[in-house]
Amino acid sequence: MRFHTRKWVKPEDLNPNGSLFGGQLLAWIDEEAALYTIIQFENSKIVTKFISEINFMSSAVQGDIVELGIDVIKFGKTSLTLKCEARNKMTRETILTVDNIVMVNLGPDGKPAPHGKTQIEFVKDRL
Ligand SMILES: CC(=O)SCCNC(=O)CCNC(=O)[C@H](O)C(C)(C)COP(=O)(O)OP(=O)(O)OC[C@H]1O[C@@H](n2cnc3c(N)ncnc32)[C@H](O)[C@@H]1OP(=O)(O)O
Repeated sequence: MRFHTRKWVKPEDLNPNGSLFGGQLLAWIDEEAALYTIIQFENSKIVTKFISEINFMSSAVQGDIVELGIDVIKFGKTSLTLKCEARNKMTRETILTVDNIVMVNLGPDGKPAPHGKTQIEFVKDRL
């Protein structure tokens, strides 16, 4: 799994108990999955279709650095299935895992469209 993004837990990211708000972490993960998919599909018109069980395993507090990792489970015809982990950058403790996030490629009409991709591509190899 590659950890692409780091987030610094700020006061506005906390819940009333003073730990990282789960909804904030899910928003970060959804954006991470969307960006990953846009880069893979070379198309910015994509949507999140499905997110499987979410396992919150530990918490984070203000000042922690959280890193977000993404891995590809499979390339479908119009979809890409990802898995995700959020962990504490300094301790490597897992904060959350999501086993399946299904992202769908859309055509100009807003309907699912084949993306034509079968494997992970790296932008540097396209240049
Ligand atoms: C990044 C964001 O924040 S996006 C905002 C939040 N997301 C949204 O608003 C999406 C709203 N949903 C939609 O617009 C529609 O449901 C669509 C366009 C995503 C899909 O429409 P559908 O009629 O379900 O499309 P369709 O049945 O062709 O499925 C498309 C792909 O999704 C997969 N899929 C559909 N439903 C599911 C599901 N419940 N679980 C897993 N995969 C699914 C299909 O297997 C298919 O993949 P494949 O072509 O690789 O085999």
